[in-house]
Amino acid sequence: MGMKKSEKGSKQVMENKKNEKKDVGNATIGNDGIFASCSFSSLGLHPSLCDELREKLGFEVPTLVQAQAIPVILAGRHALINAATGTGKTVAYLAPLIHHLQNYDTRIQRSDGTFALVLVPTRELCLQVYEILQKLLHRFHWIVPGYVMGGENRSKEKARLRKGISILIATPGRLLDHLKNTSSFLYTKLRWIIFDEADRILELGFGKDIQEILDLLGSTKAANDNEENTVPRNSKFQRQNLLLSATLNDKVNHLAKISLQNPVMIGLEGKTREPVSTIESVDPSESDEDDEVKYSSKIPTVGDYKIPTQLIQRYVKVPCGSRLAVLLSILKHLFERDTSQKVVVFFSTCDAVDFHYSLLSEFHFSTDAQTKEGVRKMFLGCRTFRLHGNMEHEDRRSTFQAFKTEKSALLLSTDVSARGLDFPKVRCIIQYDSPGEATEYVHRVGRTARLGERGESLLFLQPAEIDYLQDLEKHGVSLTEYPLPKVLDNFPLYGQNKLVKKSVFIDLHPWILCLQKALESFIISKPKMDELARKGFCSWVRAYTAHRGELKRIFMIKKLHLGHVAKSFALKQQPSLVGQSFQKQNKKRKRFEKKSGLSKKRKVARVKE
Ligand SMILES: Nc1ncnc2c1ncn2[C@@H]1O[C@H](COP(=O)(O)OP(=O)(O)OP(=O)(O)O)[C@@H](O)[C@H]1O
Repeated sequence: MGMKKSEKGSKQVMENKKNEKKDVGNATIGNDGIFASCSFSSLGLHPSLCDELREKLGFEVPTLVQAQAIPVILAGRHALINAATGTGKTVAYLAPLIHHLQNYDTRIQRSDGTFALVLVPTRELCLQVYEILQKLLHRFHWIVPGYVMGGENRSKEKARLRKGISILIATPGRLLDHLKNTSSFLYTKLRWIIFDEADRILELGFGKDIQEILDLLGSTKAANDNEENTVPRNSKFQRQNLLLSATLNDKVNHLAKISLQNPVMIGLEGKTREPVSTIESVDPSESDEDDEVKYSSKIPTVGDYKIPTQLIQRYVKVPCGSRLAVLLSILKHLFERDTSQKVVVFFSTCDAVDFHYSLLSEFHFSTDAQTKEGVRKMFLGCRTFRLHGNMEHEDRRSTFQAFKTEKSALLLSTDVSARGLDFPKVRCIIQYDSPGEATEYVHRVGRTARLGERGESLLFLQPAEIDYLQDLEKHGVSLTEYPLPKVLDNFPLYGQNKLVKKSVFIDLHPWILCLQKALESFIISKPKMDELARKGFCSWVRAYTAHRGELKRIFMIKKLHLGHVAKSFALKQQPSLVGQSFQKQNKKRKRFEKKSGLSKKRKVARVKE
């Protein structure tokens, strides 16, 4: 069967890895620790499924996390799986489910209802998992994949659930909705519940929903102990729950405690502390000696994060007022250096994404002073996309698909793209607005350097925020400085050339001064852009005040010069109206939160799901 280009690509990466191997314990792994030396069939997977993995996805051998997780899941154990971004966690849980479902003595039917539930934090991840599942089920047409998620038509979803979906991918809010309101949704034979990006689901404020979902499904430890459990259970449909993420936190520990029984921990070597009573130790009689060495059943502590070793991580220190000009300069440099590449830039708010998207789609500029307006070139020549939670559902969907297939493009996004999304060939991640929690940093940079490919990341920090680097260091993440002056010096200087003395201050660099002036004139000349800039400014400041705990000490609103923030939206001045509306909105938000008992995070989550 013919193989798609991307599949050939992944085959190539795999070939490269296979050539550099070393022995670790009883497993042989590549130097980068990504691929295992065994085959999929040696892990116990059905030969047809192994063929499907090879033919439909181009996977010849398992990754290390797949080699560790698949036998454990096949054996029916609950598991908590922690592995770096882009190491193949999705197939690690999908393959064993399919293996079991196709192996039942009597073929499963649609009328049996749902056997497996995969919970994911965002719509895009929902679609991505569904697409992989569809490919893997090509030969097993009697196993029906499906999804339910925020933004989709409820009645159509109800109809699909009525017909029967064997493996269902869902975002938590919509799933809960169907559990409560779709009487034809049959889940009496439910056997697996999988939380992909478990920590994110909880961080987004879905903790209560998850608790309710587990209660309704009768899948908490308490429910299991309860004889009057409403969900029929028998040995054939024994529950098996799985939690997966590249980063773990205390909330995941709590979820693990309430939902996992006697779990196997994968990828948590050296990250454990003493077990608490609610998580049982692995029963030595059930696991062989090697298992006990490889896996631990103790609760993980939040330690060093796993970052792809080949990822080049840098930071750039930029004064607030020059941020925009520096961002544009770096993007120009990246796309001129390599015309065929993909870059993702992360922003803190939807309004900031909209402003920068419109700006980059329309801004023309020339370094030649003589050039007439009419012949000025687009500042950036690449295709630009945007993705955030306030976009129309269909736009979100088409952007996600389009950016996946583009060879050279720029994506401007909020954290809605930070988790789990697998955009092929992304070479660079720019965190223009700080990620806040270190976990978010890890997931954002994880959109590049996937599965051993090369990648670089760049974190923007203002001089007053530089302590954030220490925060990252605490988690074993260290960054080097980006050579910004060198990059800026390479731009031609607006008709002044070598006569201009180079400045040591970024904000006084002639290229930056010239670009900033052009940006400000552009915004002033376009009322629509001016409005977007004001909105962007306002919500950016609001987001800056939302940093919590320790981070409040680093990202201090009091240290911000709002006039400089306005400059970073190419506004010449901070209009007084902006300040007033900001305060009004802030008060309104606080009143609303107090009344409804909602946290900021939960509100954001509702938009993002
Ligand atoms: N065995 C394999 N051989 C070749 N490619 C693979 C294999 N397993 C996974 N991949 C590819 O690796 C990439 C990353 O996989 P996946 O998205 O499952 O990673 P992940 O660990 O879930 O990442 P994240 O933590 O960001 O969600 C995908 O492009 C996938 O197609």
